[in-house]
Amino acid sequence: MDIMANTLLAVGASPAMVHALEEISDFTPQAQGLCINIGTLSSQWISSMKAAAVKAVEAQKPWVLDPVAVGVSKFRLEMCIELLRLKPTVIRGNASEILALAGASVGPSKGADSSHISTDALDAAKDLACRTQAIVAVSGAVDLVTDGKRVLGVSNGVPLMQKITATGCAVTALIATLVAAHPAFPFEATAFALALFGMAGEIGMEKANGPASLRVHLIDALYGLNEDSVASRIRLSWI
Ligand SMILES: Nc1ncnc2c1ncn2[C@@H]1O[C@H](COP(=O)(O)OP(=O)(O)O)[C@@H](O)[C@H]1O
Ligand SMILES: Cc1ncsc1CCOP(=O)(O)O
Ligand SMILES: [Mg+2]
Repeated sequence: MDIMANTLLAVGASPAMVHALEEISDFTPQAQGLCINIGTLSSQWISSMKAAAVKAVEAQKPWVLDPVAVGVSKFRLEMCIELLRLKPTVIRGNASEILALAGASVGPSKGADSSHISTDALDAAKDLACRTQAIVAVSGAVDLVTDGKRVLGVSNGVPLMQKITATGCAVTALIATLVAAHPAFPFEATAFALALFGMAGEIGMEKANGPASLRVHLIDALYGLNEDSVASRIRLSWI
């Protein structure tokens, strides 16, 4: 939650972490966008997550799902399948998560980390996007963004980002932010969020000595991004 919230503050958004069912009906309609992250899923949060998704859809606000470690347990998988019925605008996971979610399968895995590369999950991502009508993003060395037909690759980022916990969660929250700011363009906003986070990693890496200092410098770099640095660093390609 720390790196997620600080990522959003760095780009000028205003994050709030909300879990209690009692406040969902008041709070969700006030938010411009919603991010549901099942990282530390626990049974008492399930009704809050579902209620928040329903409220967001009612209020015509975009919501983004991060299916953290969905292939690890039936509990996570069943919860995600129920959440898919509540019409997420975007789903962002690593390759192992998108493969597990698209295939509705639980099996041996590396938990929250991926044991696949993003392109392993390309067909699964397209299939999931077609079935759910959501934009699906698969993160990795090359991030993939698809609406089921088009596939955009985002090549920004550095491998050490995988060694900081919750960089995936943070980029999902950044996707929710940019989609909330540009609700008519969820595909483009998702790709741009992945590119911004990746280029912040590249700039942060210039000063970092390891994962802990990269975490700090990545957030500083995100805060310092401007039009010139974005235009010179962005690496997008159709796949
Ligand atoms: N090998 C890599 N090279 C460059 N960027 C990477 C690499 N692996 C992950 N990233 C970036 O790190 C961020 C988190 O992605 P990832 O590690 O796949 O998510 P998760 O934490 O959910 O497993 C994304 O912005 C992604 O682009
Ligand atoms: C380690 C861990 N355990 C439960 S959630 C979490 C963080 C996962 O974050 P990410 O998907 O961004 O690696
Ligand atoms: Mg993740």
